[in-house]
Amino acid sequence: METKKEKFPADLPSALNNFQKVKEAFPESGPLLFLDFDGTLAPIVDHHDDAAISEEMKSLVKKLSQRFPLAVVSGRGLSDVRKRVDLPELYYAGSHGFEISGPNGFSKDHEEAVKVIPVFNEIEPILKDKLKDIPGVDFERKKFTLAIHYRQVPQAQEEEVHSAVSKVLEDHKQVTKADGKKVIEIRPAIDWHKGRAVEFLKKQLSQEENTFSVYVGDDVTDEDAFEFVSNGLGVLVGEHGRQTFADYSLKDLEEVKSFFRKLLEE
Ligand SMILES: O=P(O)(O)OC[C@H]1O[C@H](O[C@H]2O[C@H](CO)[C@@H](O)[C@H](O)[C@H]2O)[C@H](O)[C@@H](O)[C@@H]1O
Repeated sequence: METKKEKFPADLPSALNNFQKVKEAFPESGPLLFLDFDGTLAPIVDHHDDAAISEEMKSLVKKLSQRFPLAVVSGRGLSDVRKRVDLPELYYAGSHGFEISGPNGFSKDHEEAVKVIPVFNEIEPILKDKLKDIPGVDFERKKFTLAIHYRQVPQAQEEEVHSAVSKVLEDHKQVTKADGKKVIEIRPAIDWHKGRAVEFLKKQLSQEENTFSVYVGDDVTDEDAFEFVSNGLGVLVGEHGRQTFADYSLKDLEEVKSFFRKLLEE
C-alpha cells in the first residue's frame, strides 16, 4: 500500500482550478467514480431524516453513471441511501460499507458484521437510557451501525454524550465508535470501512485490475477511502475539522456540481 501524507484541507489544490491535472491522471477509458451522500450529493441539514438530493444533482449523477462506472458510498443504511438517491441502476454501499447492493439484484452483507447485529439490539436501549436526560440526542439505527446525532444538543453537553457512549462501549468490545459531523457512529469492531468497500466495489465495476478511481466525500469517515484506496484520487468537499488524506478539494455542493459538469464535458 502506498504511504499517503495528511494535509490541511486549506492546502489542497482545487479540483476545479486544476481540472486539467486531475484529468491527466485518468486512464483512457475514464475513472471509476465513488460518491459520498450527505455533504457531497445532499446538503447537511439539521435533521438527518430531512436530507435530500436536488433534482439537478440527481440528474448529474445519472448522466455520470451513463459515462463512468459509479457507486454511492454512504454511512446511511443501504435501503435509506438507495431510496434517497433513487437511481436503482447504481451500486451502493451503506452502513459505511458493511452492506452493498448493485444492479440485477446484487447484494452483499459483511458476514462477520451480521454476527454483531445482536450487540446493537442490546446496546441501543442502554444508550437511550443513559442519554435520555440530554436534550436533542437523536438515534438513527441502520442494519450494521447505530448513529447517535448530537447536532441539536447544547454545545456545553456534547462532551457528556461522548463520555456516556464511551463508557457503555467499554463493556461491548464487539463494537467501536467513529466520529462524523455532529454524530457518533457505532459500528462493528471489524477491519472494514468505506475504503475496503471501495476496493471491493472496484472489482464489481471493472474487469480490469485496480482501475483508477475518483472518490468525492466530505466527512471524517471518507478519510478511510482517501487513505486506503490505491490508484485513485480523493476529493474533499468543504472541511471536517481535521487533516485529510484527500488530494484535491471542492468548497461546497455548488463546486461538486461544477466538477461533475466538467467530468461530463470530457
Ligand atoms: O457517508 P455519508 O453519506 O456522508 O453519511 C454520513 C452520515 O450522514 C448523515 O448524518 C449527517 O448528515 C445529516 C443530514 O444532513 C446531519 O443532520 C448530521 O448531523 C450529519 O452527521 C446520516 O444521518 C448518517 O447516518 C450518516 O452516517
